[in-house]
Amino acid sequence: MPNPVYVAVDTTNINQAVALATSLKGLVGGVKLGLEFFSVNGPAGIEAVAGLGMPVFLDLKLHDIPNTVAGAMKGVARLAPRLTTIHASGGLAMMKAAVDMAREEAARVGRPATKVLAVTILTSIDQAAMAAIGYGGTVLDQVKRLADLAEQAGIDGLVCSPHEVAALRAQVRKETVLVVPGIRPTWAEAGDQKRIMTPSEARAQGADILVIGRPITGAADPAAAARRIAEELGV
Ligand SMILES: O=C(O)c1cc(=O)[nH]c(=O)n1[C@@H]1O[C@H](COP(=O)(O)O)[C@@H](O)[C@H]1O
Repeated sequence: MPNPVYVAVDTTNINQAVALATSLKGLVGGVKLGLEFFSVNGPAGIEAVAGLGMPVFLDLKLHDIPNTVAGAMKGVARLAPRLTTIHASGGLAMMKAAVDMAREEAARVGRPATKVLAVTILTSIDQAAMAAIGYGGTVLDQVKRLADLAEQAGIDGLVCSPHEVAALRAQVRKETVLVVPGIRPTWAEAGDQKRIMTPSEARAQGADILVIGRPITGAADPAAAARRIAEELGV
């Protein structure tokens, strides 16, 4: 089994990101770069990390009107990250616009098409936080509803917490990639994450990819932490 862990490198410092990714090569399956990194280092920063030869997940969680999201996705498609994200709550038309642009632009520039993932309900949101933003029902019901909409839009995968992954595995197409953050080994702190599980538990629930940040990046020895997780997963 290939290593399912993408390490979330959440920093604005490109030298730190490159050094960290280099030290984790072979110990994780890929590197996730997000808004924090992109807002400072932009496309050149993404190319620099991609140049290390590890799969890159560009997590921008796009959420705007369809035309604006399609415009942003055009730039993302040219960078050809392995995976990228949009928010499912942007709606069906927005998700369709994003997916169509990702495929069209990749074909136009002759690069591999990025897999577009729809984020359902963030792992930092619990039932009370969801009620406060005006969503009725349970987190699980809302995640399932957004997953259904995302599949109608033709997305390649979904991001959900480990607590919904088994239900989504039973609901969605078998090709749909299920990406799960909110992962905490027993020896790591939860921090701001609410809906969490250990790496092995999340895999057992049906997660294809595990996104893990601070348990690795915040460890005194990130390579040792990544190795420990790989050993726990048996990869
Ligand atoms: O799309 C994501 O990757 C994501 C979705 C979500 O619901 N929750 C979530 O934590 N993430 C990302 O996953 C990473 C988790 O990092 P840690 O909490 O440090 O393990 C961060 O980069 C988040 O931006």
